[in-house]
Amino acid sequence: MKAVHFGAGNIGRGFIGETLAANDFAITFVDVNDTIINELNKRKEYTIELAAEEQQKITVKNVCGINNGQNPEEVVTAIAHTDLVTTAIGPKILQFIAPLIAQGISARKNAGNEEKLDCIACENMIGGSQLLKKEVYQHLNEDEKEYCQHYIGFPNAAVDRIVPLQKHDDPLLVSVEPFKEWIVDESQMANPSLKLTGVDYAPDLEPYIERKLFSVNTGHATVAYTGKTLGYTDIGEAIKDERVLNQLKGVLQETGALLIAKWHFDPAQHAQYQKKIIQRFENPYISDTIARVGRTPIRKLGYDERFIRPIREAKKRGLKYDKLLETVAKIYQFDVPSDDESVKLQQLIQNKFAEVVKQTTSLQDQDLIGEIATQISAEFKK
Ligand SMILES: NC(=O)C1=CN([C@@H]2O[C@H](COP(=O)(O)OP(=O)(O)OC[C@H]3O[C@@H](n4cnc5c(N)ncnc54)[C@H](O)[C@@H]3O)[C@@H](O)[C@H]2O)C=CC1
Ligand SMILES: O=P(O)(O)OC[C@H]1O[C@](O)(CO)[C@@H](O)[C@@H]1O
Repeated sequence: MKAVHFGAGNIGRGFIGETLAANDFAITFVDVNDTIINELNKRKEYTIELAAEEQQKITVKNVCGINNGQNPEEVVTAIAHTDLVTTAIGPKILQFIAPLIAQGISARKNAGNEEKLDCIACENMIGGSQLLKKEVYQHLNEDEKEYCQHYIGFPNAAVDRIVPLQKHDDPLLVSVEPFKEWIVDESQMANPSLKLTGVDYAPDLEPYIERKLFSVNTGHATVAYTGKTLGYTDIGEAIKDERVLNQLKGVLQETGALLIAKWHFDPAQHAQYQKKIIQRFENPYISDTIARVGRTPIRKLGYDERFIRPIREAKKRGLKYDKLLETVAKIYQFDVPSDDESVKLQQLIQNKFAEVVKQTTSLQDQDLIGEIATQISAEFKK
């Protein structure tokens, strides 16, 4: 079996690669990072290290790489003959790889390849693969779209494993937390007969992606933004501060109430799920930065993202969202010069708060915009 995976970064090598290799796939990583691609081609394998007391090592074999900036035609050929396409590249990058995936699909069609193929976007977002589909379809003609309807699937997925920035002499080595969870929406698959060990398949992904995004990602971001306003740079240090931990627990209380009301998760099981998440954030074997976890703050303020969506949904249901609001206000203070979105946000926030909130969140609800703006004022007075 063959897989083409876009994004040989932290989660790409540290989770997707591990799972595909464990299922006997030969993996072609596609990336613009020349160092990583050259090393993959030279060594044909790399090591994953578990961030835990025993530091277990896993070797991922049978891998190679293509630099899509230099050899796009090789990517097209690889897609023409692959059994699976996956991505872990960042939500905003999907639009840039879509033309290549479209050309690969076109090549499959021209070669008369009628093997069904799924393209799975493993990004931290709701509807990632369906967004990829929309982007890919913009580069297909009507015949190719028709071909896609029959043979190509874009099943949404939720991917959960904390893989921080890596600092090793070996550019391929990746240190990951032991926990991992990958769930794919089975109803959207073109080839449901291709099931991977280590991946769960759900008839409807929405409860699971919301549970993951509003717990792990909302929670982690809360630690980052709260920690940042208190002067921390490291997640592990920040979470030791009671003020950060209490803010995290408060936020998880609110998203938990929403998830239980909306999806009927068992309250006791959800409490255990949250407890485990807090322990994962506290993992002493992981060194993770606030800059990474809080990265691209404007994206994280998005309408369907980890804060605004649960706030909207909680408001609609008459549930509490005060702690979420407090954290959102802290996002507007996230000042990290190496992060372009943070720099832009710091420029924007010089304007009227309500205008900036509207622009960054795409909210139309004037009451909610007002509530966030008021909270930002309070936060800036602290
Ligand atoms: N790191 C983590 O713990 C997790 C990350 N994710 C998601 O996975 C995605 C990737 O995140 P990370 O692996 O952390 O980021 P990363 O920055 O380590 O990896 C992204 C990779 O994409 C490559 N890339 C960027 N633009 C490209 C282009 N135009 N063509 C080809 N390659 C390109 C980069 O060179 C890099 O190697 C994000 O959507 C993130 O939300 C999901 C779950 C966990
Ligand atoms: O990748 P994003 O969306 O910027 O968010 C970073 C998130 O990714 C993770 O590393 C894994 O979901 C979280 O720890 C963190 O919240």
